Amino acid sequence: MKRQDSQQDVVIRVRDLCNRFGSNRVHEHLDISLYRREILGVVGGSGTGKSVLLRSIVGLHQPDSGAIEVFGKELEALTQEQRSQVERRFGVLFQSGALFSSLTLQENVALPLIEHARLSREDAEHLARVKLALVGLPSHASTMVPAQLSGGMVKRASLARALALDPEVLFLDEPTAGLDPIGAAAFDRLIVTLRDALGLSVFLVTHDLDTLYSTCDRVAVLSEKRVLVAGPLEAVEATDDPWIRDYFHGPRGRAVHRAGPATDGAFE
Ligand SMILES: Nc1ncnc2c1ncn2[C@@H]1O[C@H](COP(=O)(O)OP(=O)(O)OP(=O)(O)O)[C@@H](O)[C@H]1O
Repeated sequence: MKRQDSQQDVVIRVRDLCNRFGSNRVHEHLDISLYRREILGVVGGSGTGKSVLLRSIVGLHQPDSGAIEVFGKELEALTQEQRSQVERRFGVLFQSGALFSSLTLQENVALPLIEHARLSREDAEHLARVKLALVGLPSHASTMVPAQLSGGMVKRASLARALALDPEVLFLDEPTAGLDPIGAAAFDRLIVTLRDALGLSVFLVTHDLDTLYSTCDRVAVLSEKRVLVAGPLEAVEATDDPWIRDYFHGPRGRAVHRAGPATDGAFE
């Protein structure tokens, strides 16, 4: 994807972020930016603080220090009401999916619409069915509860809920974890399609090399408590660092290279 690194194109700018839990220093002087309409893959070894970074940006974790600028506004300078307005422009898909197990898919997706957009239940559920179709779920799934569905369908439903309020930025925490390779490839394609169709900017935390190669415009590698390198995949792959070498050029990395780009396949 072609883009200019101008101030205007930056939707999220994190500067000098520090996070620690007791003596565990997770981030020290971490910098990262997300550009408009890009899919940014955030990778790093287990415990390098990918989820804490995501949670810091979406307002679920209060950083120890540093600046987080969203849509040109410094979060710390905003009132609670202004912050809520900014957060309404985010959609978040957590690893667990976090759907209510006793509610149908359309009731799950309708919840944020009733709560935040103040729609009637009937209108909210109608719009929820549109969102469920948008993520590729068949219409009969709308009235099912999560336990009646496959893992891939539950992921899609969780994505529909993240998209309920028409966000501009989508945060995905390991979206393909637990999916079989065909389901994961289909989900990867869905993310790219939605970015293209809805003009989303996507912050994608993943361990999945296939996802990186098939979806991401840029990749940021977290290591040594900061972003070690961020850029197009070819530039990141070529970085001289032991973790990057093992990750991109180890057996799994080589397998992805051999396989080439993901091909089409039915989901689930
Ligand atoms: N609420 C918390 N209290 C104490 N420590 C925490 C808390 N949340 C995260 N941590 C610690 O912060 C570090 C980073 O955690 P985080 O979940 O962000 O890592 P991660 O890179 O997402 O890991 P993984 O790839 O395994 O999901 C870990 O050492 C973790 O134990």
